[in-house]
Amino acid sequence: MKLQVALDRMSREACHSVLEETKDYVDIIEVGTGVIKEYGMDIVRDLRESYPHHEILADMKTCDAGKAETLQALEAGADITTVMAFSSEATIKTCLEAAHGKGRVMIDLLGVTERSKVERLRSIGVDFVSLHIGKDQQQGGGISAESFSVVAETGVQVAVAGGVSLKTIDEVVGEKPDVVIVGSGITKADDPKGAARLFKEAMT
Ligand SMILES: O=C(CO)[C@H](O)[C@H](O)COP(=O)(O)O
Repeated sequence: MKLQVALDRMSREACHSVLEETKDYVDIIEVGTGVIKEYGMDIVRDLRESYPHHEILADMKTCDAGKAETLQALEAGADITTVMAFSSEATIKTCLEAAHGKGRVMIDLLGVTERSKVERLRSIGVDFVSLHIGKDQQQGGGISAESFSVVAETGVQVAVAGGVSLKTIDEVVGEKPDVVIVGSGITKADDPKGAARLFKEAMT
């Protein structure tokens, strides 16, 4: 089980500062969508150079122009790029083809509530998804054990994102996801290093 730190709504300097503190506990560095919108692929190249031994995920949230955006992320140094589940199947297939031999595509299940959708994604070649409760939906609570029913027995690798905290990490880990994504639980903590260590310990 891997720990992915999500760098969202942060300056370049803050991204580096958090990573310097947490790099020993983090497996995957997520360059958040807002950070990409602020700095473009330059921040992906920058973090690739600074952290050559970590996996890097560019949270592109692609929903169209799949080939161009997938290649943009992977050629900048990302190992994984994200595509929205609500995209057309043409877009998703194009992203998978573009990534073949170069990196991986994670399908973001934001808004998906039916397991049949995940089964359909699996049938067109998707093997990696993220169960995601968005920032604006988290007033109703973040990821919990119940969220996992959407991916049960679908055979896909699963990442989970959305308000994972030190209060909920044991419940989340109990569902055995492949990747736990933590944003504000680390980046907004008083002690990001200590928080990352506690998340990692809960996962191992
Ligand atoms: O993809 C994201 C937002 O679109 C975030 O990376 C994800 O939700 C994790 O952040 P947090 O733990 O703060 O909810």
